[in-house]
Amino acid sequence: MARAGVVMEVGSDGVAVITMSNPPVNALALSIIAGLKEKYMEAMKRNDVKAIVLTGDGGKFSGGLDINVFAKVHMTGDVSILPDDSINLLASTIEGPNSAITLYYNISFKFYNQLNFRVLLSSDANKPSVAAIQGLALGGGLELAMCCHARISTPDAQLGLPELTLGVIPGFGGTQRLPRLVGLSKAVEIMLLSKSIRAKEGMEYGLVDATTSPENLLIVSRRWALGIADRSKPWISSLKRTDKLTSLSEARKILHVSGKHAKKIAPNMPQNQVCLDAIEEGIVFGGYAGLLKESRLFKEIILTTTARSLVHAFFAERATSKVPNVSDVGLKSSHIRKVAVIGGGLMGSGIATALILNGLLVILKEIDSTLLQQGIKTITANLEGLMKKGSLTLDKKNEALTLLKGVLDYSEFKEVDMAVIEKVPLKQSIFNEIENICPRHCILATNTSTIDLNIVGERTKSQDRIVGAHFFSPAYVMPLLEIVRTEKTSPQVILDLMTVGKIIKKVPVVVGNCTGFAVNRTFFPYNQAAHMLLHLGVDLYRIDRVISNFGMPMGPFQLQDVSGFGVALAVKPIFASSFEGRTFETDLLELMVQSGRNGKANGKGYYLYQSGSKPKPDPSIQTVIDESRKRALITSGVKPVSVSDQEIVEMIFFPVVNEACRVMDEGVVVRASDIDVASILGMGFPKYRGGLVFWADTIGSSYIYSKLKKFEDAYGRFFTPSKYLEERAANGLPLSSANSTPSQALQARL
Ligand SMILES: C[C@H](O)CC(=O)SCCNC(=O)CCNC(=O)[C@H](O)C(C)(C)COP(=O)(O)OP(=O)(O)OC[C@H]1O[C@@H](n2cnc3c(N)ncnc32)[C@H](O)[C@@H]1OP(=O)(O)O
Repeated sequence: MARAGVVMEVGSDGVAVITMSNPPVNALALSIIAGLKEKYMEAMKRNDVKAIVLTGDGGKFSGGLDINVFAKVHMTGDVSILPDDSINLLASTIEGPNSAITLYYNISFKFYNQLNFRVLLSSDANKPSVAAIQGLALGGGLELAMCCHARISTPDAQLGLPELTLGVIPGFGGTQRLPRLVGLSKAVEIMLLSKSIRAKEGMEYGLVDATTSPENLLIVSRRWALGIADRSKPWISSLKRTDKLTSLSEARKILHVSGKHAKKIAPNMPQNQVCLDAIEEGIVFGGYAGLLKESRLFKEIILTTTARSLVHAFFAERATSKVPNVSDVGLKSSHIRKVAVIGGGLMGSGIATALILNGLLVILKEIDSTLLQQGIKTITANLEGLMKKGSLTLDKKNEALTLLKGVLDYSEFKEVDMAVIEKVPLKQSIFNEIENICPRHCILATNTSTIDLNIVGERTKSQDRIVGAHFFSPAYVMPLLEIVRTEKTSPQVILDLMTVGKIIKKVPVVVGNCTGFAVNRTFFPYNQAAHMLLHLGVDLYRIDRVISNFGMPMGPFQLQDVSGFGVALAVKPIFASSFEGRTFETDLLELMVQSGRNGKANGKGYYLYQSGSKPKPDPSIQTVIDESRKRALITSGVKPVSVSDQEIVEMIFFPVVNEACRVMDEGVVVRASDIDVASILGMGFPKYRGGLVFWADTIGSSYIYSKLKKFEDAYGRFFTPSKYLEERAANGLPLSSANSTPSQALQARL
């Protein structure tokens, strides 16, 4: 069944199998929900149906409610578009009267009238349902499964309620049924962390009743459903259960502690507390009251800026795989099996780690055995670090290491499908050396953050297969892969590198060739603006605090400490010559290094670092700052500028937005939302703000333009608004309007 829809087949055993189909993940579009209602009503009425099995087509149960519906709500502001089926379909038609009747016993009087109404409605649900789960059951998909009377699954199916990552809460009864099935603590953990678990783990917690192979899934589910119908198996309504719930006081304690923790680690995520409130309502007043509250809160939370931003980020991330003339011209990805990594330094070993972790064979090439051993040691240490964090088992680590081979010459390069050159000098000569050894189809990739790819490849005959693979450090952790193409890079090579990116679980964003490419170029004013503020007399620790409070993982000065000053010093002249007149230059970094400060690497930067404790401000830094201010001709006697926290955010981020405008204007990115994804995954821009350009559009182009003008008047050309920004401000247009606007993109999807 490939077309979207819901079908029902009634077998001679009296089991109606209802199958949802909406490729690729059987998302619950409004039409699917309507189809489910129709088939359920029919099954309930038919005399030849004794029990129901609910399943999904194409090896997947369901990826949850169709998120396009959220986007439509955001576009129109109309929450009535949302399906209101938590009670009518899930509680009444599928789960049945049992759950509603319970209310007579544990609900407060305030719901008495609604209760009678629901009991009346639920009279149709007189047959048991079993969910037959394969592949995944997420969000509304898992919620549908939880309102069935049992869940049979293949062992590796992925189960979870990731709604909070979209800025909403589970809205099909998840806040009520999950605690009743797995207990409150586990349910809170699964929901707040948006953690998906495998079905075999779900069985331990009581979420799944039995696991079986894909071949036997329908057989076992049919038998189970018939067993419930003839009462040889229990007929359990999840909403009715109380056996896994703790005492009220214990429950309140768990919810309170979880709320406090969530507020501390994610202060800008209102959905976390809202989710806990919905759970609490159900614990205090009963599951049905909880459903009502959940439904009401869902309709409120979906309209928040956080939900809008996170839904935008969801689609923006998926849009990166659609690259005109690459992904839409019928090309097929090549089979990439073996990759050569040339250079085993920090980046090379990080890239090799990412590759072997995901099953690719790696040939690590170094110039001598000492460096080679160091590279292998770093890769091993990377894997051990992951083991310590609990994200890798010993078996997986050993398995990964069997895929790694260290070499000192190019003899193995005859068979590689891709060669990645670490950020090393002499790139040109290395490309010349390997282009004749590697097979003709081999991708020649270089991990560089700034160097012009045209120059790297200019002396080779292989310019069509030269591409930039800009990884972010640590390469085996950071999720972004910036794929840099030149005008000569072939679409096949771009597609193949995108595929490798997906294999190693990165989000590949394809960008054009320019100094700094999309990410480093957009963000070069970030550090420079922080330096300008510092040289205008603003306290550096205050700047860091304000920017952290804005939602960045750390402030710009701490970030410089963590990255080390070497790269920043190396790229400084490159940016200065490429973007003449719009950089802010001081001697600060040079002075830092001269005073023995190399950043976190030697324990001394803008902060002092000691293992096991948080970075501490270093009062002795003031002499370095004073000297730098003096050299920048902002003498120490001058009164420091007075800026509000909001102005600090604006003076740091508006120049970044301004550069993003130039990046869009020059077509360095395919679409504005690619900058959103790159800023979130590459720079740690807060996802709940939707990404850099999305955030800027919530502020408005004319406001940003007017502020930059003001800053330009006061502090010079560093702040001069770009033409692109000026035009959009003049016409009252959003910055993202150059390419596909969110509404156009949505229209195309609906
Ligand atoms: C009332 C309820 O409580 C509310 C809800 O249910 S909210 C929805 C909850 N569900 C989710 O958050 C799941 C979101 N989806 C995902 O995490 C991942 O897509 C997945 C794990 C299902 C699959 O991942 P993966 O295999 O890498 O494929 P991925 O590229 O992400 O998705 C494939 C396609 O399915 C689409 N898709 C996935 N889940 C979707 C959903 N719930 N709604 C609409 N489209 C969805 C993606 O947009 C993408 O479309 P495209 O090919 O046109 O770009």
